[in-house]
Amino acid sequence: MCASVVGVIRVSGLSKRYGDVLAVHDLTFTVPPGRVTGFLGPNGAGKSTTLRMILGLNRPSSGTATINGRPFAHLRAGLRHVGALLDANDVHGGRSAAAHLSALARGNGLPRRRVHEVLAEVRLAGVAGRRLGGFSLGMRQRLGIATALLGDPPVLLFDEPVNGLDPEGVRWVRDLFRRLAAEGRAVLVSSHLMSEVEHTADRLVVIGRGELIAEESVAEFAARGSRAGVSVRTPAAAELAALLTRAGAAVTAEGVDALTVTGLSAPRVGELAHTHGIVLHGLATRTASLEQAFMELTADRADHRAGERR
Ligand SMILES: Nc1ncnc2c1ncn2[C@@H]1O[C@H](COP(=O)(O)OP(=O)(O)OP(=O)(O)O)[C@@H](O)[C@H]1O
Repeated sequence: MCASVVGVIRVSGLSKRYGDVLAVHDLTFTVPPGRVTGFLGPNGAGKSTTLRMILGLNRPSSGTATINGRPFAHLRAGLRHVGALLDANDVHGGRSAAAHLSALARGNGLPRRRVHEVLAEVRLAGVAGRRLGGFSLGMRQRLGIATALLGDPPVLLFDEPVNGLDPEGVRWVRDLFRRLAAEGRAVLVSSHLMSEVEHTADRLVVIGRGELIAEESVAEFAARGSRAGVSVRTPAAAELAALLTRAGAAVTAEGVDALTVTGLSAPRVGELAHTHGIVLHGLATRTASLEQAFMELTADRADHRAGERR
């Protein structure tokens, strides 16, 4: 694989309407080179529709999506410019893995050696001659990733790539995405689960009901959660709660001997307790989990009735 490649995706004012359903609404974001960008949203948020528009498979109702400055339709030998895993099951079951990749390599003017290279990369070299009909979902995901890598492209899109992978496979795919980004590629990984991208992504694009909710670093996103604060454990919980409230903090009792405090730092809580002779059994800064922040921000935009009118 080439050592340094630079890719970028720009989505600008992108919208898609299916009859009465506004699947994607005025979406603008960038997928920069050298980073793994997590593309998150609840089911039905519009992630797949957006990816399909970036790849020229769906025509936008308005707005644009470009890959290194050009719409997908203007790129020749597409696999050299962008690689994508959309639906791992979208393969001909009667073909072998090698035959499937060879046909794509021929169609895109790619050297045949790439077939062997990508099969080795995704650890499917040992089953290259086996029919895809007998592949597990995890093996199909690996093949889909091999397909995306075939043209050694600077831009990569993966839709729910960890589906069907075992824990070792999940670790492998995370390392792979990081390496691909470190080579300068723009890597976009979509999921409806924060846990699937939080260990891989450097930055997040979060959508709900087709609209942008956030585009920022993982750390910035985590800071939005309301559960950030200080956890304190003490046998004098009521006394400390009154003291901290007087000092301007918001305090919530968590059982008989624990409090959650916002508005004061952990060192300040410790100092105040010490000054007033209150014994502490525990004191810790708590950051909001990414999952928590994600749930809070998308709660009112989750579409549990996919396909309903908006
Ligand atoms: N071809 C289509 N015709 C009509 N409505 C569609 C079509 N494709 C998608 N939609 C609707 O557009 C909305 C967004 O769907 P999309 O599949 O892009 O969401 P998603 O975020 O990828 O969801 P999931 O995580 O469930 O795959 C949904 O309400 C869906 O029902």
